[in-house]
Amino acid sequence: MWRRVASLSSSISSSFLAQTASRLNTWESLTTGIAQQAKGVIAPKEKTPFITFVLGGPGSGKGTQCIKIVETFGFAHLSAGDLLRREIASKSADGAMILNTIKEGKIVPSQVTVKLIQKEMELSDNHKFLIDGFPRTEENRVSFERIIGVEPNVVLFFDCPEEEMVKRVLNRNEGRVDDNLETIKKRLTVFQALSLPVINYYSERGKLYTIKAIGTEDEIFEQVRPIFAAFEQTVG
Ligand SMILES: Nc1ncnc2c1ncn2[C@@H]1O[C@H](COP(=O)(O)OP(=O)(O)O)[C@@H](O)[C@H]1O
Ligand SMILES: Nc1ccn([C@@H]2O[C@H](COP(=O)(O)OP(=O)(O)O)[C@@H](O)[C@H]2O)c(=O)n1
Ligand SMILES: [Mg+2]
Repeated sequence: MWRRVASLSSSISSSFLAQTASRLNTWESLTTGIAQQAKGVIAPKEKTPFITFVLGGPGSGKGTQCIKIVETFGFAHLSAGDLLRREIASKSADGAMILNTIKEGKIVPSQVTVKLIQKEMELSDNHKFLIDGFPRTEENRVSFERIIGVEPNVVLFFDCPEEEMVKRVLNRNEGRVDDNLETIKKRLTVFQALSLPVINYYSERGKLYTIKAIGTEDEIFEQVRPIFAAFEQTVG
């Protein structure tokens, strides 16, 4: 009995000591870190990025709702479409290809789009990101995970009837080359064929929040608000 107790006590003491030592090390580094931060010696620890993908068909209200989320919860809004349009305007090497792709309502090669998103994330001093209109395809999704190396925390899907999306896009008046009936039809086909499977992917992983995107902008935002309110404590 003694031997068993002795062997138990020796195994308890060695594993207990090991655990205590590692906790002490953690505590020491933490308190040193806090003490040094107080003195302004070391930069505050990098915060883990909190990433929300914002999905939905053309005209479903993604951009409109992103503005409200930014105003209310302080996220950085990265619109994939805006980043691509900025690339066109800058007359970069990819600009002509991107313009033709957008005119056709097709999806730009993921490497191009992901690199633009990555650069914006690196330049941002925010750790909370709304990535609007991305991923639109399985290739988009896989490229983001491979290049940026993280998965989203939340995926929003603004679910809107097609006739409402067409009406909104045709009334958008932003002078966009892809806001015309011919292109919107192509974009809706792309959305059904390539983007809905990505939405289902996140639904199967329990990360999807589907918002009924019909009603006033404020009514729709009242469905969005509680989603982010629930994360406020932990995300900061
Ligand atoms: N709830 C709504 N009801 C009516 N029009 C809307 C609503 N939300 C957005 N819109 C308008 O519809 C158009 C498309 O909205 P937008 O946010 O650009 O959608 P997306 O980014 O999904 O294409 C814009 O002109 C916008 O002002
Ligand atoms: N991930 C993305 C997002 C947009 N795009 C292109 O950019 C166009 C406009 O995207 P957008 O998000 O601004 O369009 P809306 O849904 O806001 O109308 C798309 O129709 C695609 O041609 C892309 O190729 N890949
Ligand atoms: Mg948009």
